[in-house]
Amino acid sequence: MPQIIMGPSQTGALDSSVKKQAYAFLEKLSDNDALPGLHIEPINGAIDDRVRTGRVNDFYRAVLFKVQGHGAAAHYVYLGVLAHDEAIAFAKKARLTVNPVNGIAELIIAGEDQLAEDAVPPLDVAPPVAATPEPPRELVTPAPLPALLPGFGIDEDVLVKQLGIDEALAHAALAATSEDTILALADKAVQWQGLALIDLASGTSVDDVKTTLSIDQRPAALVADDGEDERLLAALQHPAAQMQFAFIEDDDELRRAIEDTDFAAWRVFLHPEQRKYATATYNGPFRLSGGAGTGKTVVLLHRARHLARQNPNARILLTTFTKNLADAMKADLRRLDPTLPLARRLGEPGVFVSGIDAAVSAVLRSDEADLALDIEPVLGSRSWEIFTRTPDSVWRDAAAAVGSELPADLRSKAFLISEYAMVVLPARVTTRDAYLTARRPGRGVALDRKKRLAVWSVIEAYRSRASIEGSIAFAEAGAIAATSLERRASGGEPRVLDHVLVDEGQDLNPSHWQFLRALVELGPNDMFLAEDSQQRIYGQRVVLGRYGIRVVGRSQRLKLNYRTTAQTLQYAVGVLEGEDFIDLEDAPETSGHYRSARSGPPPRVAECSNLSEELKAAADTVGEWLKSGVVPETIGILVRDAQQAGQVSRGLEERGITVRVVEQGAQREGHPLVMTMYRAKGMEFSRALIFGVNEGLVPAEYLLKDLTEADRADALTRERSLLYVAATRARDELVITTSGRKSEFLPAVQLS
Ligand SMILES: Nc1ncnc2c1ncn2[C@@H]1O[C@H](COP(=O)(O)OP(=O)(O)OP(=O)(O)O)[C@@H](O)[C@H]1O
Repeated sequence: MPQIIMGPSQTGALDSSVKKQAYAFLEKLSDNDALPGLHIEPINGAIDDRVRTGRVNDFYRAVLFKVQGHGAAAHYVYLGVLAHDEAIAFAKKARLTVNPVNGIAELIIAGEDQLAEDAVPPLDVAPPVAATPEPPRELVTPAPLPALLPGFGIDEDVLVKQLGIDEALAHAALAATSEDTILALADKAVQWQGLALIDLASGTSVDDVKTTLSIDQRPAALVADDGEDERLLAALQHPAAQMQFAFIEDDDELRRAIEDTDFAAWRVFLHPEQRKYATATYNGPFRLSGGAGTGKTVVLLHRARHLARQNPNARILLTTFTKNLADAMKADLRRLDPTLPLARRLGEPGVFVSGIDAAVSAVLRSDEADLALDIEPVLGSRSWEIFTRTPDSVWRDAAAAVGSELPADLRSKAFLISEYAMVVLPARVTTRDAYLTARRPGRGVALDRKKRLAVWSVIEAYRSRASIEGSIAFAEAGAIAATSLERRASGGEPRVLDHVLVDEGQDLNPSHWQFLRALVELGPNDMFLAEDSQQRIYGQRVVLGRYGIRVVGRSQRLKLNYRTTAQTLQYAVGVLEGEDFIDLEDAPETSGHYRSARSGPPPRVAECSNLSEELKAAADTVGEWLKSGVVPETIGILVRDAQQAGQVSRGLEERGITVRVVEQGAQREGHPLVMTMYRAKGMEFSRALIFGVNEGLVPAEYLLKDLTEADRADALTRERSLLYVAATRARDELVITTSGRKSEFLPAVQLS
């Protein structure tokens, strides 16, 4: 049966009936390409004699390449559906070739290549410097800027002979003096060539570019003299070609690719690096880091599918910190592959997708009979009946009972919660003596014996109160569940799972990690962890090695941002400037080589003098977006807290903009969405407006009171990360509004 290969789509917006017909056409084609109704025809005067068009209906034709190869069945590379005349004109100038240097398949459109005049912006020049007094105009000669790539030691030989970049493109790229020009060239280039240029322009070495794009991986068919079509088929399967060409496996996949109105490229076209991380076998825990929008979640989803397909009996957990994100991942996993078996219970075959605390609860429920056995080593002797969650406010009451023995900063809820989660629970400290000698790595504040005694009194008061109430905290639940799993494993029971996949790992606490570690046996593909230390907005910094998760030598970083434009990315990274980030392996994290291939308007900051003016600025911006046809629910208005969400929503409503405040699980259609920056984590919007980025709110002043120096520094880092998370939600455009004094976190960069 003929094989369909989805190529880079040339189709504009089609109405759903045409999409259905396109699917019907391809379905028939993949069944039998000799059917007369398909009208598969070559085109006279085409530059590539493999090109064909086929009849979708009286008005529309599909554009395809027929690649026969040695096999009985042909391959059809599908480029999309166009109106009849357009389809013929387009088909005449399309060419499918194999790059002679590296064997990657490339789609070239004659006359529309990267060097068409409108593709290249005017030569980059330094802005004229206005001297005082201004000299006559004709005397101001713009100073030429140095070319970017030669500055990194790149020349024509590297680009053309070593990498295989088109010669004319290479010349233009070598003359480019700014990243904007490189972006504009990349936009019109064959995709892998554009990405290679962007990488090089950000200082990535030639060897790294080759590895990242698998350019040194020559397809086998290139070596054997197998004929042109076989070479092309091998070239289409090159990892770099698979960013644009996907072999469709079955009719369901075909239907989704054609019919889904929100067909998302991530489901079929992976970057070679993403594909590698999704499918490789690792001999133990693997850590994937990467800035916001680099596709960490996409890799996790593909990896979950890959593992489940490899072994349909595999028991897989895909988890993350919040329930909202877990729900979103579940929905995306269904969209990726509706046939994938989702486990209904933790430990059943298939993929179980859930928030981490729900997974913990599932284990505790399965342990009910022996709960007392597992509570004791974690919390000491206490009531083992658990009815409810301990509210954080109990810390305040417990500290009050200890009185002035402790300085205010050590009595703060923030200090006590983190001391408990980072020191007491993971080390299973249940007695005063154990606490007096407990190791407290990374806690930032030293405690002498007297202070330790006082802190322990608070902890005892807290535990005693919780015991009376029959409540436990989330972090305690994680530690108890981990204890239960370890006890069962040491009693000879098999581990609950085969694979654990984690998103947003930077937000998890030590008990979570102990719990996850205890779910799977040490071994190949046991744990796959995605994280971005720059997006840690909950909890404390954790070092995995302390909790039995040894990643050593198995970590990689994704650097290409798929979501955000280069302009927004640069601005968002500016928010983090001056801050140091440490990853889960206790090593410094940098934003180096983090880049985007997309271009857009620079972010805009509207500084207003008061709230009413700011609401008007926000209403005007959102109003303009709506007027220009932006789909309402792809607009996100992000605020610092829930109270502000209500205020902004009412304020916008009064100014004629109806919005919806997002609460957990609510269906929101037809209106722009208002939500907290926390809630926006992991989400994305075509247009994002961050409201109220003011002194006192960002960072939130009330969170910084009475903290130890170390806790304050960490709280500030999290607040900065929160703004970074918010800024990186914007796909196409970012607007920030402020009133009164603007936040010190806003970078002082030139925005126009
Ligand atoms: N190979 C790809 N092709 C097309 N789009 C992609 C690809 N990989 C990722 N994307 C898109 O980029 C965006 C960001 O992806 P994803 O959410 O996986 O990134 P992330 O690293 O998890 O981001 P964050 O850390 O901000 O949550 C999504 O819209 C996703 O669909």
